[in-house]
Amino acid sequence: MQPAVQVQSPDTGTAAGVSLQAVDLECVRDDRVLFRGLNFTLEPGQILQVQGRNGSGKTSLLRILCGLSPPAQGEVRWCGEDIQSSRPEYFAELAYVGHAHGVKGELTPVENLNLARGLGRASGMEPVEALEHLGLAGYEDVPSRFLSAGQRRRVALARLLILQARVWVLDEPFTALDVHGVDFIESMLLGHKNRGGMVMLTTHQPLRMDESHVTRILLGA
Ligand SMILES: Nc1ncnc2c1ncn2[C@@H]1O[C@H](COP(=O)(O)OP(=O)(O)OP(=O)(O)O)[C@@H](O)[C@H]1O
Repeated sequence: MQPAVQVQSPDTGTAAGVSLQAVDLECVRDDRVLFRGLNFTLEPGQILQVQGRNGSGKTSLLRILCGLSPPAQGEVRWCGEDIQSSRPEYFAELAYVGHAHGVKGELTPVENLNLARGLGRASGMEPVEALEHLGLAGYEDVPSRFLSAGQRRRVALARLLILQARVWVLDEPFTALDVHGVDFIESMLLGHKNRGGMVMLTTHQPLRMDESHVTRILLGA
């Protein structure tokens, strides 16, 4: 795995007014209120970690923030506008790596990344180069179902390098990664933050980066 990489900076113009806002969010599952009255703002240059016990609603919150499921109450705002009415602008800025990570087993890593690139805004980095950064040189053309769990996770995370997205939403990104993988992804997160990117993540693993880089939200307290 290579040292930290430079990816193209997010370019939504100036950072002024750029924010992802959760406004009075409520999430209900099977008649259980997971959270209610949740408010926070994610701004450029911020890493926000959602914490909470199993079942507290972390994944549910990330899915709401990505517009994949609706909140019971409240809204998500991108640059001050409800994402329901600013979907194209918001989705162009969003890279989501979910729990199930969305790597198609029948496609090779390069094909998976080309597919992702076709759906988002390309950063200029080629899939082969991104895979090399993620320690997958030599695996570019292997059907992804033959890769190990950690290698498939790396393919999913390589999407962050080939897309020019300001907002990274990552659900348990370190699952199945070895210690070098964790260090590399943490360095990617810090690099993104330092270039004015925005990161929202869940992880049950303690982050190794300095506390001062991370803002935390606790669900189910
Ligand atoms: N689509 C759904 N329909 C019904 N219940 C759901 C649905 N999605 C999630 N749940 C329930 O909501 C609760 C919260 O799930 P969620 O995956 O958001 O938790 P989490 O905090 O991410 O948990 P973990 O730490 O285990 O990953 C769980 O009890 C789950 O069973």
